[in-house]
Amino acid sequence: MALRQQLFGNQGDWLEHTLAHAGDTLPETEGRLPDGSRIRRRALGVLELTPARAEANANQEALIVSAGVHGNETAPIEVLNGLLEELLEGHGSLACPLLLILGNPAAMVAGTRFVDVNMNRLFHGAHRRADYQGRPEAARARALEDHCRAFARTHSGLALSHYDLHTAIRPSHREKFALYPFVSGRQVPSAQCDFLLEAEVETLLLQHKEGTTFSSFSASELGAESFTIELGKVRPFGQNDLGRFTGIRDALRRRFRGAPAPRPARTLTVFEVVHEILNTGEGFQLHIPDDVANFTEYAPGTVIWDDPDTCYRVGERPEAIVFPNREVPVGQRAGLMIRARD
Ligand SMILES: O=C(O)CCC(=O)N[C@@H](CCC(=O)O)C(=O)O
Ligand SMILES: [Zn+2]
Repeated sequence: MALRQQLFGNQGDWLEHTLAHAGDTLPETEGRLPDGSRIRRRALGVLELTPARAEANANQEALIVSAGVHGNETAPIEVLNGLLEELLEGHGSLACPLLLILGNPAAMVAGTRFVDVNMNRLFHGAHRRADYQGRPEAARARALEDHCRAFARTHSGLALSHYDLHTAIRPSHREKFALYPFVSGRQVPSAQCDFLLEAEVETLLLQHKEGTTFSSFSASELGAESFTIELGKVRPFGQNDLGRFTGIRDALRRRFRGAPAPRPARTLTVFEVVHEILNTGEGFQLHIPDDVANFTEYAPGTVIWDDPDTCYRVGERPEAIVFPNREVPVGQRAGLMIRARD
């Protein structure tokens, strides 16, 4: 049976197949790429690729690349699907093991950030909370964690990186930026900074505490060098200007093929996350205009949010806001406050 037929049935590619079978439980299946690499469909929207020759892995690494954890963030989905198409067509040879993930098929079909609960707040144990039991996105988060754990175990001798690709709801003074999950005692490796620059991501936010995002899971539980990478603006499928996403496309293509990294021509601008704004419930007020762009700066002493019991003011140095969102449920993130690193 032809490889595409084996993997995608009557659908033309991975993305179409994932959309067509959202909600279905599918048997595992596998085949061989033109370069002899093995490709296994572990689950709907989860593909594991293993190079034909282990010695081709010059960088001695394994990569997890995810997109579509939020279903309306379609550009990274289209980029990842395009990179897979290149491998399926025999363009270039795979050098390193890959786990490719389309995170939330049901939300991708709906064209929404999520269907029931924000899946990117369900990782790193959150999906085990009592109030999330029986919720499809919690079950999907648990399943994705299991696939990532198995992949990390299989390739425990390789350096593991995880790039969780997103796009942002709002405009941003810095279009492309990455978030580096907090893990006590570690620093971001310079090679990872160079990769971000290669992908045209020139801004890095260092998280200040562990979280429940996909990248926080892979960093904390798998020891991966993980990043959430924000690559532009939310757009419906087919309405993305993919010319704005060639940086991440070309950088991932190079990593997939095991080619040497280019010398970076720029340096990263680094911010520290200093405060996570949570919706505290009754009386919570976020004093940020609805149309404010990410990285809008606020002067020392500015009140950012308050509720009947407390308030948050900008400290002694200017801070900027990222991901402001007053619509989140009580207890969830309504924004991040960041400060330029010294
Ligand atoms: O634009 C927004 O408000 C959110 C964009 C988005 O989905 N960002 C991620 C960031 C994850 C992280 O903090 O690493 C999210 O909110 O899940
Ligand atoms: Zn997102």
